[in-house]
Amino acid sequence: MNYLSPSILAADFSRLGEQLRAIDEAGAEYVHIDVMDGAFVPSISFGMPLIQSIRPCSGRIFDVHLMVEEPIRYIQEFADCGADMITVHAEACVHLDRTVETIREKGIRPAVALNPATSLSVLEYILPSLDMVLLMTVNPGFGGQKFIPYSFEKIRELRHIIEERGLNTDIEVDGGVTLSNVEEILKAGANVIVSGSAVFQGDISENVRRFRELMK
Ligand SMILES: O=C(CO)[C@@H](O)[C@H](O)COP(=O)(O)O
Repeated sequence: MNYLSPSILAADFSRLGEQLRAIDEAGAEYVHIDVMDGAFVPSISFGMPLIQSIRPCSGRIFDVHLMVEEPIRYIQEFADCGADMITVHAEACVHLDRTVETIREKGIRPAVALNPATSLSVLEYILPSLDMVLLMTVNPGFGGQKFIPYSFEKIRELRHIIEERGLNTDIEVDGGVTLSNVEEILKAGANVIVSGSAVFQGDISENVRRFRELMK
């Protein structure tokens, strides 16, 4: 099953409630929420108060991506404000296993993200504990960047590892995903698609409809 997770980083924050309803009505299954701390990544985005305030605007799955150093410090707070899934970066956690277990204990689906240049080998022992792996296909920190082409090989390799080990882990791809490359990304083995600019620029409902058509 394929899922679309529009990244609200590219939304118009002055009309966030309205835009959330538009992606919801057009059928996007998830809402991708990028939390940036200005330390793990250069930029600062938003945090718990925003998530809490938009929670009543959407019944969709809140897919919270923490681009934050040592996110274990904040898992309880993100659980309290309505996250359904929490993704942490392997590169940002000293104790990755403990962080993943803490997310699971709160009844939230855990995922681990890897930056483009991080090897899949860091997943070797943690993979069976995860619901999803997020492969960054741009360097994290900003929307509107170009998809890094070597990521196709990385997606294929991860899908191969997951199948070989008899697991059922979702592969989410994040960064530079457009209507022009989404089919190739799915073909490589991804099944959760994050897209910011290509959803929120222009006609949001039409963009979601076109993504979903290509993702059937
Ligand atoms: O996490 C990030 C950026 O760090 C992404 O979620 C972007 O927000 C995706 O935006 P587009 O590349 O689709 O514009």
